[in-house]
Amino acid sequence: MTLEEFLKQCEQSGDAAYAAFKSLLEKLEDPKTRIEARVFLSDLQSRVGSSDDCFHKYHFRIQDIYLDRYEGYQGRKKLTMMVIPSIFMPEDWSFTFYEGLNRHPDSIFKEKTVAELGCGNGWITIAIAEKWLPAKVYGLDINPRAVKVSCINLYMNAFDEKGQPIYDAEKKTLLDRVEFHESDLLSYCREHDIKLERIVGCIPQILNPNPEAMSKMITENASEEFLHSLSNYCALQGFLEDQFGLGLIARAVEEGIAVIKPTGIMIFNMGGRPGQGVCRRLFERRGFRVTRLWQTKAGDTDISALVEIEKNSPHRFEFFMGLSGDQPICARTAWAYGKAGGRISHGLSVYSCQLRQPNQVKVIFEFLRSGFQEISSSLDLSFEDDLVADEKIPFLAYLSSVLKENSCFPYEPPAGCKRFRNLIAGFMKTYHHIPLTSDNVVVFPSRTVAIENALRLFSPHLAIVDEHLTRNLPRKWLTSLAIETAENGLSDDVVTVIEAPRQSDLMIELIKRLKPQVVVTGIAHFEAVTSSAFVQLLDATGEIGSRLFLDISDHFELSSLPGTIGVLKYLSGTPLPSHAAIVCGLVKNQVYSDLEVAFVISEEEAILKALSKTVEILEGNTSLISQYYYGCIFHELLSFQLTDRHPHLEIHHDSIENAYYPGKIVDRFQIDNKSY
Ligand SMILES: C[S@@+](CC[C@H](N)C(=O)[O-])C[C@H]1O[C@@H](n2cnc3c(N)ncnc32)[C@H](O)[C@@H]1O
Ligand code: MET
Repeated sequence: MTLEEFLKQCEQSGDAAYAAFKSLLEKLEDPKTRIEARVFLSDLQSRVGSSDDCFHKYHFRIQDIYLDRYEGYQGRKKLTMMVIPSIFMPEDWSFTFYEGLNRHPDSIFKEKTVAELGCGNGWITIAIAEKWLPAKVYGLDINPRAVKVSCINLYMNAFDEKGQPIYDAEKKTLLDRVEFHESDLLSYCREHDIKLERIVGCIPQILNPNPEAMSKMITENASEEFLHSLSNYCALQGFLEDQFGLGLIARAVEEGIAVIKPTGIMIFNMGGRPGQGVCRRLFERRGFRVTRLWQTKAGDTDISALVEIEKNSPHRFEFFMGLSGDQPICARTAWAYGKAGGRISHGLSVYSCQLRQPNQVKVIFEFLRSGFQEISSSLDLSFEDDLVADEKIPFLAYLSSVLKENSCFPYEPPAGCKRFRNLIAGFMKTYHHIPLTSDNVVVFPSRTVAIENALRLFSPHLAIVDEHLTRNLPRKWLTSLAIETAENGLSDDVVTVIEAPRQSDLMIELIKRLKPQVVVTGIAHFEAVTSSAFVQLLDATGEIGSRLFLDISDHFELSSLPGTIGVLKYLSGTPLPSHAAIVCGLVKNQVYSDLEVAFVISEEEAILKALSKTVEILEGNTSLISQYYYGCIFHELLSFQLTDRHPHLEIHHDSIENAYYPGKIVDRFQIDNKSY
């Protein structure tokens, strides 16, 4: 076909021009006809130029896009790109987006596997390949014509005007680095099991004012008008963010979470119409950290859909009068102002985001996808405090994996979840060097319940309980005056409790005088670091054949660098005598100040068995969710503990404050990760 014949066909209609270029693409794809076809394109460009006239007359335009205007420019000065009316014509949105990509502080695409969502005529995909030499860039678009035009643009830039290949610094051509595919967001990558390191996109953010339009089949034979509308409008996506027009981006982000590698980065160009906070929140509530790379203002498309949203909700969008205005006006006002000939604009920002705990967030979303989508609208993985995030996200991931595998919670023995008891034993072994197994541990809903059960188990005629621990015991145990007659034999269910101060010398004096059958006490702070108070209590109770329950809750830290507790230090070298048991209530998590679980440790099998019987008979099992919560904290602490690097885990007091909660583990994990 001659140039004139070609132009004649293009002149007929947009569809005819598309058909002409499609045949030309076939020639470009065939190495035998490629040179001739590429030269033909050059001739076409010089014959008709890039003017608006050409676009209107011949339904295409070939124009140069200058790359040397952008931050950190290197490599080719310009790319040559064609466009047809049924696809997106690069404008402010594209240029802001590309500028944003260039503003990223690192060379983020080098050797990476990248996807561009909504590649349009492909210029950004090609520019990424040209400037950063990625391993591969997939340019994806739902509009079949956009994909074909992108392919033509790929050949146009991979070969020079004479049809000769253009090699980059690594002796590769653009053909080696770029692929274009028809794809609804990331469906192509999902179907081909492609794992991405970068996902970038500038995709529509306004609901199509005509919802039926979006239910049409998307084929290359659809009307030009419909195909072009795919650049500016989207349909409802079933996400919370639909109410701001951001449903398509929300879906892109969630699809991205599934296919992105753990350290991957996503970059989106976002119209600031819903307000900065709403835009950021879309990412943050899905577990991302967000940085704004670049911001400009842009003019607008038909915003009537946003006016409709304002009608039905208290939300107000953010527009400006003119390009330089800074006083926001709502969509309704902007629409009216625009109709009356005024120019309106809105902010346009490029956001870069990265998952904070990628593997865990991926597990959470994988679970939600398996039939729990409705939960995702209330999902909030945004945390101001990193320590809270470091604790809650692993828990949600664990819960997700449990719920995904089991339709109901499993039955666990009354002594507590086996895994949880193993983790407690593991923590005691690793962090406090106390050789325990899960069989040494019985779990209770709280330390109060643990203490009450212990007292019920032994039904002592007289027990001495430290005054901090008596608060929740049955009143009648505290008010009975039966001490004198204790030896005369009272009915079995009466327990007499004497309150004692939490100070070992006073406690020991009372033990010696009153000879209780059971002693329950904590350790005063000033006595906690050494083991001498504990040893004296052991001796005093041992001598009179009394049981000792020692509560260490106030000193027990859920930390990667726990402070020294004298009792635990003692137990690392000496077995716990059979008349003694350790009680520990766990409350020091970051998130739920009232979520308690407790455990009792003993070396005596009979006591452990009897205690778990009391759970069965008296108080009921400990909620599995609470055990899972603390189980996760122990698991994290155990997973990231670096025993070989920190053989002496006992730390000096001045560092306790800085090393308090599990958040610290993550820092250490990251440091460690780098050296693997
Ligand atoms: C504003 S254009 C951006 C084009 C190009 N990146 C640029 O900046 O010039 C948005 C593109 O997203 C595409 N798009 C819309 N919905 C899509 C979807 N669900 N999946 C993939 N692409 C989509 C449109 O066809 C359009 O080409
Ligand atoms: N012009 C469209 C808008 O204002 C955007 C095109 S790029 C997604 O939403």
